Amino acid sequence: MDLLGFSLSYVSHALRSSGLSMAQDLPPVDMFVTSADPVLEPSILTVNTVISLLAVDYPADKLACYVSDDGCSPITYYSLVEASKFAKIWVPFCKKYNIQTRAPFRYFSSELILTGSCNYSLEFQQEYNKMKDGYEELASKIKDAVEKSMEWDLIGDFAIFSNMEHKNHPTIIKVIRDQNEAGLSEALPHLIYVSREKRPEHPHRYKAGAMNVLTRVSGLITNAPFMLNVDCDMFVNNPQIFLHAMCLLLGSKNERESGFVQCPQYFYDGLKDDPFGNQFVVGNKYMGRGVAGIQVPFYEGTGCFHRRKVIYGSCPDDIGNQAKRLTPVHGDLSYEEQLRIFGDSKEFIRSAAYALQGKENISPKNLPNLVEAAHQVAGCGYEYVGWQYGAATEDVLTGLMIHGRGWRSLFCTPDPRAFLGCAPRGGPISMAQQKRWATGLLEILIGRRSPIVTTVTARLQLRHCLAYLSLLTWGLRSIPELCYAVLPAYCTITDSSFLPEVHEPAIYIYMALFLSYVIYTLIEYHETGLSIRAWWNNQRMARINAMNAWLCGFISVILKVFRISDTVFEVTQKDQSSSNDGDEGRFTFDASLIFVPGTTVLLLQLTALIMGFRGMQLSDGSGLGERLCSIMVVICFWPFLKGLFAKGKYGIPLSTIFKSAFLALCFVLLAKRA
Ligand SMILES: O=c1ccn([C@@H]2O[C@H](COP(=O)(O)OP(=O)(O)O[C@H]3O[C@H](CO)[C@@H](O)[C@H](O)[C@H]3O)[C@@H](O)[C@H]2O)c(=O)[nH]1
Ligand SMILES: [Mn+2]
Repeated sequence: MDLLGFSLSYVSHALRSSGLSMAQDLPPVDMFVTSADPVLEPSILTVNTVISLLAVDYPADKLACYVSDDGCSPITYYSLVEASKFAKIWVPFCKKYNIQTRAPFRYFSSELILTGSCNYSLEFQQEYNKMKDGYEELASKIKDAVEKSMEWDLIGDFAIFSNMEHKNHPTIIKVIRDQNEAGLSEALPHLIYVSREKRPEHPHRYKAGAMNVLTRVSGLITNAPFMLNVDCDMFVNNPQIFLHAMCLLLGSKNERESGFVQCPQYFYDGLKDDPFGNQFVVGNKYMGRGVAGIQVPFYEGTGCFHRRKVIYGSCPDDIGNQAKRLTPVHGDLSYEEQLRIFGDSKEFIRSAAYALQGKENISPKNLPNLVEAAHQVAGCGYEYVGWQYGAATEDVLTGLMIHGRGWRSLFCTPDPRAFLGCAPRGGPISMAQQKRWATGLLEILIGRRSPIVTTVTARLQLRHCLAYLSLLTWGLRSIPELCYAVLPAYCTITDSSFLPEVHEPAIYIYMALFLSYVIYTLIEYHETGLSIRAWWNNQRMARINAMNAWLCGFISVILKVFRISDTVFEVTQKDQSSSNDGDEGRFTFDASLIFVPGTTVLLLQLTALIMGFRGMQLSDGSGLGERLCSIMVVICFWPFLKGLFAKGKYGIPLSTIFKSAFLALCFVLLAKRA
């Protein structure tokens, strides 16, 4: 079936039911892309994401794309300028031939194109070649820019970047493409580059800070009633996604049902059988849809369409007087209240008033003038409404606050998948990401905005609270996991036991529990079409993540509670996944403390196993269960076992091994004394 036709007819139905008459009445959408570091996040990826956004199937005059650059890098700006030139030929090409993959690097890397080329017209082939050359030129320009970054001549348009320290600089806003200036023939959205002000004395609040600046800046410039946000690596994989999202946003009977629409996070070029356990295919299918079933899919930080007024803190219209208790943002605000809530930019207050009514600004727009005013609201002192601070997972916290005000959300899972991004590869990157999540989720759990508090004081329902708790308690699992992993070793070392003996009937209870868990999870993988290997890798990584990354996250939250150190947002490295050294899925290590707990647990099991089999208390079968458990732990930590003997990035550094050996020794001595 023609998907576009289908979506459009569906949309027009949805539109009609919400009082609009034609597809031309589709509401404007502001699109936000955050980037932070041109090294960890190669500009070519950001550029592809931006191009794919500019090329979506949606009226271009309704779209504006804002790119935040926390790296304040002339390379990012330059790449975007070049990308917008390429987009001028790329976007019409995609629309003319209804190309499905609109991120050029994906389109040109797919093997399918132009094989069996007899099906394609000569005209297409010529244009295809032109696009391919155009993209190759763009890619090589960006590559050159990255390579010569040391010797940039920052003149002309780039002069503003000279002498900029990336943690101490004024705001830079640059309109790369202004729709009003270009002729009507060029149907391309606005493209605006924003590098917000940063000062050492002001906390910059990482991604949440960047999102808030984009929200305010776009509020002044385009003020679209809907906003989409994506991470810089998350390109549009389904060009009709905006239409799908609008069906949900405009088509629900009660606006309250669709405070935001979340598309699940999926990744491209995932490694075979998910060796790092971070592709979340099964999680999205079961947990994701389960939570969607109770109307509160979590906000995942990327691939999400928000109503602007929801982000500004408003409540659903139909909750009347209760709204005043839940949020300062309600219908009849006095001027003083407006100043307090939205800051002292008159333009911003005016635009916020429109946004709260769900409208766009109707006054004619003169971008250059607005950009002047936008500098004020991009300043680091201008902090009002928006994404929530105080947790490394600003996304979940922001979503929770929205649900707490009575909004519900929707899950959007079109085929093909809406957005695709990079899943981390390699031990250290993957662990750092997991640690940040565990940290952020625990910060929310113990904070004053925890779901329990929100349920008691606001409009979160008990079942929503439980859904949030199941996510937020991730990091806490590290403690029981660690205890259970150490227990069999402890028992062997001290010649005690925690399991019944093999001939006691009670052992069947344990076996039944274990087997039913294994069978149940296996069925989940089977039904999702994944292999047993993928199942095993995820099981194994769940143990490794819990005992290393989540434990470190737990500890960093404790340190925060005692004000010893604050938590930070470490940017995840994104790579283009073309490094084919044949060992792609192999676990890698670095000297980070994050690997110490796992190595210690492994050394303990090995010690226990050696002691156990030497002592041979096995004669009557006692201690068999414990020893099997130890072996299980060793198998889960197989990548670590290999790491003990491997060299380079595949080996556990000696310093880590020494630290772990010391800890393991202490444990053995203490256990023996007890
Ligand atoms: O100071 C910062 C730090 C990060 N980012 C951006 O935030 C996004 C997410 O960062 P990333 O390092 O890719 O984190 P991930 O672990 O991949 O992200 C997941 O988890 C985050 C919360 O921990 C969410 O914000 C993300 O949307 C979600 O994809 C990226 O676009 C970054 O450029 C900034 O703009 N400023
Ligand atoms: Mn990411």
